[in-house]
Amino acid sequence: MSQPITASLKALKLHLQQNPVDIRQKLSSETDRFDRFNLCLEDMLLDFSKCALDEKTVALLVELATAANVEEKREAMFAGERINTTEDRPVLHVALRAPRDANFTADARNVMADVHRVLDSMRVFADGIRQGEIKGKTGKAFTDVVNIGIGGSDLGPAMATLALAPYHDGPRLHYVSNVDGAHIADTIKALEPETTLFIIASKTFTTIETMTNARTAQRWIVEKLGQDAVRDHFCAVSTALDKVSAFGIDPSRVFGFWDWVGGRYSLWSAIGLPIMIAIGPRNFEAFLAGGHAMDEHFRKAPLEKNLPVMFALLGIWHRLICGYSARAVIPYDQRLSRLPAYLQQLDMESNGKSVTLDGKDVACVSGPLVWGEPGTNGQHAFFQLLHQGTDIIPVEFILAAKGHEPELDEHHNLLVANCLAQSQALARGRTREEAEAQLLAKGVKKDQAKALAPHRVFAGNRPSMTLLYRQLDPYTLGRLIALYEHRVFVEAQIFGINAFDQWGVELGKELATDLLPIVQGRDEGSALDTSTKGLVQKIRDLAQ
Ligand SMILES: O=P(O)(O)OC[C@H]1O[C@](O)(CO)[C@@H](O)[C@@H]1O
Repeated sequence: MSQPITASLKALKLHLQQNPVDIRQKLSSETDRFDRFNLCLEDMLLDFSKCALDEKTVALLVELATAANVEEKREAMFAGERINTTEDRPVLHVALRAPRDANFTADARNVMADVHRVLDSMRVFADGIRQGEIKGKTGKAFTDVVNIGIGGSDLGPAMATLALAPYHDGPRLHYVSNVDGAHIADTIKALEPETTLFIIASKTFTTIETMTNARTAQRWIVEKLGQDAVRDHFCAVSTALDKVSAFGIDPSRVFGFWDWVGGRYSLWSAIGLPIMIAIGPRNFEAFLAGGHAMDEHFRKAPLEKNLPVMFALLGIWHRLICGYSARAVIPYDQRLSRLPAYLQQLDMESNGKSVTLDGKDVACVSGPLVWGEPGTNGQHAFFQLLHQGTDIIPVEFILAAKGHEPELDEHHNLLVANCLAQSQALARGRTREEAEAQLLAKGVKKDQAKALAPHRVFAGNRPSMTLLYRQLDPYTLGRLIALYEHRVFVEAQIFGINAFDQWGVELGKELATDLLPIVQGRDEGSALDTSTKGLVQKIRDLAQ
């Protein structure tokens, strides 16, 4: 870790020690606190007034970003430098959502013509499917589209398709990812082969889950409609065009993308084809425009007014200075129910590392545990721990001011009231005196109230942020996703790690390949460790 970063972190820790902030007390004494601790971009607002910090904290955090050369690193990414050093690749997912006349270069070549050539071909294909001009082998329009992919070839499209349900006006979308046969079996059971199109989405076109599911889908179509139906009922999204061709997919139905697009950053590329089929090209373009708007803001806004930078610095404050090991993402929006899962890959596959860019052990902890579920459901599941548990877990609430069902406004009012109440309860808590007084006011006897009070105390002083916007439309979803992408990038610069490789997924894959013949009974596996050997034997016994 560089000396400036070390010094900056030290100053932040000292500031925390010397100036501990009591959120509860600040919220009641500082009536202008909301105005002082929020950031806006258009209708999007990040309220961080319920975090335990003051203006000096913010100033020191901005100094940390400067010490970490965040602006220079950001420019290197946008300039197409090979910042993914272990794979020797540029990182240019920002180009995927840029306008046709933009200039992003990879290997000294402007990539925008390629990007928009693919986008144009996606648009023609999606319109053909949506308007019933592109049909199945028996001449029927497609009513169902099944995306087969995993990780970044699934989580992003699946999350965005659900998030933008109010904008669906095309075929029904289904997502199959797990190699567990249940996933594809339960999906195709409800479908008609004649009206089903499969998208095989895989950057590498080698991922065992995706290829296994793809072959099963292919068998299903061939059995029902004949070998020559594959051409009509399959298309592919990949960078590995040779492997796609070997699988038997017609080249005219292959949508490519490039090595400078990381899997978990790829939903803006042809990996987003299922989203475009579901919501139409115009809405998909609005989604891209939202991402681009956030890119422009990230690129131009001064650090202290920069939403992704400040969002990252607050994450660093909680992770490196306050010492919180996890963060909870709680969208108060049922249609964002897959957002936490998507962010788990985006954040934890990017920053879950312990080696720095120059190959040394990290000098600090790195990416936090990211988890979450939508509110209000979380309140009936794990909020107990958030309020009264022994661990403090910063919460990121995500909330739209407007829902999509005006006739159900009362529902939305309840959603909003609960979201605000939870962040208020986390901050304010309830003292023992308040707990006892409340019990007495309910007629509980004094000695019983004294005995019960400790159980009803809320420590409070638990930090949360609230990300607010007008309504979850394609443009806003684009801004939201790009905001989180850039937040991960900025945190990585401070951790000093490469956010864009994922070597940690390799060992499990290698061991699974070695174990497969043993599980299949083709190899005794004499060299297995005692645990795996015992489990393999028990599985054989139970499966008899
Ligand atoms: O799109 P592919 O190449 O099938 O990879 C799927 C996923 O597997 C990983 O390589 C490892 O989880 C992810 O980074 C990627 O999104």
